[in-house]
Amino acid sequence: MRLGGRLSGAIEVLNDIETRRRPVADALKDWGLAHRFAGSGDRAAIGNIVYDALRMKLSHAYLMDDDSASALGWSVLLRQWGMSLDQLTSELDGDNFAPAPLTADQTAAFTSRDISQAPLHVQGDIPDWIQPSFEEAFGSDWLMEARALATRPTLDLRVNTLKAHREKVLKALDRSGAQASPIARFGMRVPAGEGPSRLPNVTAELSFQKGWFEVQDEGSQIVADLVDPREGEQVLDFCAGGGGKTLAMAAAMNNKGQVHAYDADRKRLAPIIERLKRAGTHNVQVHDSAKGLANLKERFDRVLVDAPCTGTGTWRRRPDTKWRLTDRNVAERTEQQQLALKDAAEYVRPGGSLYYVTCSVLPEENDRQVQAFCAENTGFEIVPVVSDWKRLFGADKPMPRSLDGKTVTLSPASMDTDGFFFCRMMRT
Ligand SMILES: C[S@@+](CC[C@H](N)C(=O)[O-])C[C@H]1O[C@@H](n2cnc3c(N)ncnc32)[C@H](O)[C@@H]1O
Repeated sequence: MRLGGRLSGAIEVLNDIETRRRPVADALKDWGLAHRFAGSGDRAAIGNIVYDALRMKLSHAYLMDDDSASALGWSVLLRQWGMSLDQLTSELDGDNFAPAPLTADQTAAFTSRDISQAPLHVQGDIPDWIQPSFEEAFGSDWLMEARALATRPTLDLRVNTLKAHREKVLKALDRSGAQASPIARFGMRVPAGEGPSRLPNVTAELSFQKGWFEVQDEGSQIVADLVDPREGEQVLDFCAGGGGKTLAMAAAMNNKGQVHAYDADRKRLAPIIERLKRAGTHNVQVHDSAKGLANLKERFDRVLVDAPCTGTGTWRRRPDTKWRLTDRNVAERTEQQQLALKDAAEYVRPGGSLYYVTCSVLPEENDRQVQAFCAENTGFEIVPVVSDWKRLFGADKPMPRSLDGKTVTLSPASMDTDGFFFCRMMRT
């Protein structure tokens, strides 16, 4: 397919997402099934246009003075793929599969409008109602942070130290362009591609099948590392989900001691069994019911609550969720977070630690949650992360953002990771 056909395909998918309110991955998959002649390179390019459009939907619509799928698609190629209007017009000229050219109104808007004149939330490509939360979280840097959340993410991997070391995996993946990560001790990173380029399918590699590494954002690796579980300890991953952090902690403990992985939702927990097997872990017990934990109250050295959240920190990877988020979702999540914290706290032994993590950057899900929890549960107090950070990652590494000097917030602009919040609370 030439560029015109790819752009038309992306416009069809964007229309499908908008009119039928479909998840991006489903819409892209269906398009692929209905257009079997499209090769993998075509499908990747179409996916890139679609995701790029969703990341910067508001600013594209502002500059085109039009929020149609067609306007967004054109704007992606002009603003994010580095093509000039003349270049693009001549590239699509004579291509029977190309979409209709820009209208005179769209061209006039695009060539005359200046993004610095747009409302600030449009410049940052975030919903207007969430701007105050960004201002509270990031102060005068909020616009820079919002913009960074609208860029393409890198592909991050974590070496499974139970089976391999970083040099060995980097060698096995030398075709992929992976390099050692900037901060995470066992991380590797494949740079975000540009334009139509495809990220390597690392899960098809033999080294992945052998369990040498996992796909995990560097921010997620860092927060799992900050829990800092030691060999021989008893650790509870209370919101284990598919087990991303369980696997990282089990490996950090070198298969010694016990990690108990629990999640209230059985379906989310299900993939963990296969993943644990591939990773060669022997120190994980999986619980799909809280009954299995009944005798373990006040027994754990460390309890991690990787809480259900709005996922605002993952907007680079899931840009469609940015536009679906409502203030009601935030309220629902904050309620679930308090509940999970309260339930999980019962398992911490005196002197042990409770860790609260989200992949959100909103203060209402982060600092305000741990402050509310500690105000109600006076047996817990927040422990500053600074010294653990320096010990684990090195004093030369940049310190992450912190609103109170104790908790930390990772973000794409400041740390080049997904957005994550981390707080350690000691049971006194
Ligand atoms: C952010 S996800 C966990 C991701 C996972 N830790 C990982 O690293 O892959 C949050 C999980 O919390 C679970 N959850 C929500 N409320 C819970 C509760 N009260 N008790 C236990 N799990 C809960 C959800 O089912 C969801 O799987």
